Amino acid sequence: MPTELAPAKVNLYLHVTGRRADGYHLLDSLAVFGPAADALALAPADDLSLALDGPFGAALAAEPDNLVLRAARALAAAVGVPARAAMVLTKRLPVASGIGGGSADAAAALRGLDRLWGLGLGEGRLAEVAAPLGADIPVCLASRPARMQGVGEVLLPAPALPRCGLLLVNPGVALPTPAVFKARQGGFTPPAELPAAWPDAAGMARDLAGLRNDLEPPAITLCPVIAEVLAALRALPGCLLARMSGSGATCFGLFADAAAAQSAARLLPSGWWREAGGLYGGAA
Ligand SMILES: C[C@](O)(CO)[C@H](O)COP(=O)(O)OP(=O)(O)OC[C@H]1O[C@@H](n2ccc(N)nc2=O)[C@H](O)[C@@H]1O
Ligand SMILES: Nc1ncnc2c1ncn2[C@@H]1O[C@H](COP(=O)(O)OP(=O)(O)OP(=O)(O)O)[C@@H](O)[C@H]1O
Repeated sequence: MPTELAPAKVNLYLHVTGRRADGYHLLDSLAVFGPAADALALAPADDLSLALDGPFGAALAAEPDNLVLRAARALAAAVGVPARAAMVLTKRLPVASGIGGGSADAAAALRGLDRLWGLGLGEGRLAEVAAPLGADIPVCLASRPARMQGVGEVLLPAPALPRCGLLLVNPGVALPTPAVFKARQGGFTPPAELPAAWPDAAGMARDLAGLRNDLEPPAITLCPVIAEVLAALRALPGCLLARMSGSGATCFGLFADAAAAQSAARLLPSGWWREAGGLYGGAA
């Protein structure tokens, strides 16, 4: 069966730059992808169905409105075709964890159905269908490093990224995105100034250290174990930077390469979900 990968989105920094009249927040964020991914298999069928498996499949079994099905129905309605496909989602990313799992799955569904239904819409038109379904879906469509602005729908080129390693760690507590935005206090942070390229991971970490994730303080208030995860990451050999991704609770450590991230992963306390490797589509 043709399969689409749905890699985790990691926000290397996230500045909340303002707030729209409808309550949505304006962001400036650098999103990268990897090293963990869900997978969505798609086959022709007479109706629309979704089966779940993988370590976090059970966590979504009671979800009445999986984002994959919502994306499929939205695409079918937008182009006026019947929504028909048999899909199997292998859920390896923790749910409600700040690494855009649901958005990556929805994006994988849009890419896979564009192919299965022979629509040939491509990224631009798919992004229009995607935007109302979730702020993170447009960036997940390409799954390429990108600078996100607006409420997530404005995608600008990312600086050229060096070889580096990422270690993702989640303490097993689901954190709903709206609650974290609601708990945020204080004003806004201006957009970052980024270079055109980072020659190495250490230089990238130095620049990122001057930036922040504005959702980290409110997320720690709601879920204090995030502070323990960050402290554990910072204590690992070779960790160049540790920060929370998105609205949490997943945090990432930045390393010189995939091998350094993978060896450090073995030193973390057991019981926390972790995945280590290089950037999706990048050098290891
Ligand atoms: C924090 C990020 O993960 C950064 O990549 C995303 O902006 C969140 O993306 P997402 O999970 O796809 O978010 P959505 O499903 O669109 O929105 C969930 C809720 O988060 C809040 N929200 C989300 C995105 C945004 N730019 N401003 C917001 O205030 C809103 O309360 C919204 O109702
Ligand atoms: N395929 C899916 N995978 C995960 N969550 C889904 C899915 N479909 C629907 N949902 C719902 O969406 C909510 C948010 O899930 P998701 O895992 O995308 O959050 P997140 O990782 O915090 O995302 P983000 O980083 O975009 O804020 C879940 O609590 C769940 O109820």
